[in-house]
Amino acid sequence: MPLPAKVRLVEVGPRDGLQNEAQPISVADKVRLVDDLTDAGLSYVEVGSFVSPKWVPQMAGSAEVFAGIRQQPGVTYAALAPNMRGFEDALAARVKEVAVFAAASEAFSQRNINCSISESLQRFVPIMEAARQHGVRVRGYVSCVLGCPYEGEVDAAQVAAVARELYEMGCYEVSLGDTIGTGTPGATRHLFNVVGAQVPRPHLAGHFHDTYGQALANVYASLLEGINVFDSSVAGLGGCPYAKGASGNVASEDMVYMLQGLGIDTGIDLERLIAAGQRISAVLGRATGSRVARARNAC
Ligand SMILES: CC(C)(COP(=O)([O-])OP(=O)([O-])OC[C@H]1O[C@@H](n2cnc3c(N)ncnc32)[C@H](O)[C@@H]1OP(=O)([O-])[O-])[C@@H](O)C(=O)NCCC(=O)NCCSC(=O)C[C@@](C)(O)CC(=O)[O-]
Repeated sequence: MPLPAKVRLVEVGPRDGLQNEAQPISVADKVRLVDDLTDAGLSYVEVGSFVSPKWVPQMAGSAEVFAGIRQQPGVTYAALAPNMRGFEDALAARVKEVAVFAAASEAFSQRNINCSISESLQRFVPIMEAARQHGVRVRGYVSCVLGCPYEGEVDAAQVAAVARELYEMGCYEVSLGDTIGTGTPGATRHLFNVVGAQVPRPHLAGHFHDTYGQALANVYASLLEGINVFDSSVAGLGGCPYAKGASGNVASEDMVYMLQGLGIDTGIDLERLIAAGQRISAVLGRATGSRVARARNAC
């Protein structure tokens, strides 16, 4: 397939990136990060999660973060909601878009949200119904699409079945998560071929972690399969609390650099994005995970 002229980036740094941090990060620092990202031109930012603070303590202040950000027109500010309690909390925080998250592996589903895949899908049904009533858009995630930390290999047909259920229940887009970053470009192409037969490709997105250094290659493989929405994380922040050893998402800066090199428009100002990544890396007290930012800083 020819490369797309445009790609939409879903910035997941403030949520997927920060959820794994053990050190406290203030609401002010989170707000500043979200505002920096939208100032850099990101049109979609996942701001936080309405999940149990016992399970993911770092996301406890998500309502305050939503209250503090400078919401810009044309930008989507989203949050994760695993159940009706999370959806209602999101609604109270005036969130206009939520994401529900399922997994392609039973063991990961149990560890992440304490229920089976089928129970999780049933939990999402009332969320979809309430979301329709309140005009809230719902995005879906499937985790462990190219490998599971507990079960190993995951069948693409199983990913397709879960993705299809999410799509059919009303998720306008389903993001396929390579949670532990074990996927390679051939496996990624195979995955999108199998899932693309069940869910139209314009409704699929790629979510690649860089644990094995394959993320950008997997993005490129996905582009060749007609996928043009990708999740990424500024400064390569992150990991998953329920996938030990998983490193961050592909860095947003590296994505933008590669896409610009391919002549693909993202609408993002790379220099401002690098500055946003530098600021949050300083807050966290460590070097950025973006190779592009590191190279630019060395110049
Ligand atoms: C789903 C639950 C809540 C089930 O957790 P549970 O313990 O089975 O829930 P429960 O219904 O039995 O309730 C237990 C307690 O939690 C409370 N509770 C119940 N729901 C909520 C809520 N929404 N917000 C706040 N509190 C909540 C509830 O009120 C109760 O409080 P208590 O009576 O004990 O004081 C829990 O497992 C959970 O929060 N899991 C979240 C895990 C998570 O956030 N993981 C990271 C995101 S997924 C990810 O990163 C992957 C992704 C998307 O990026 C893609 C990829 O890379 O793969």
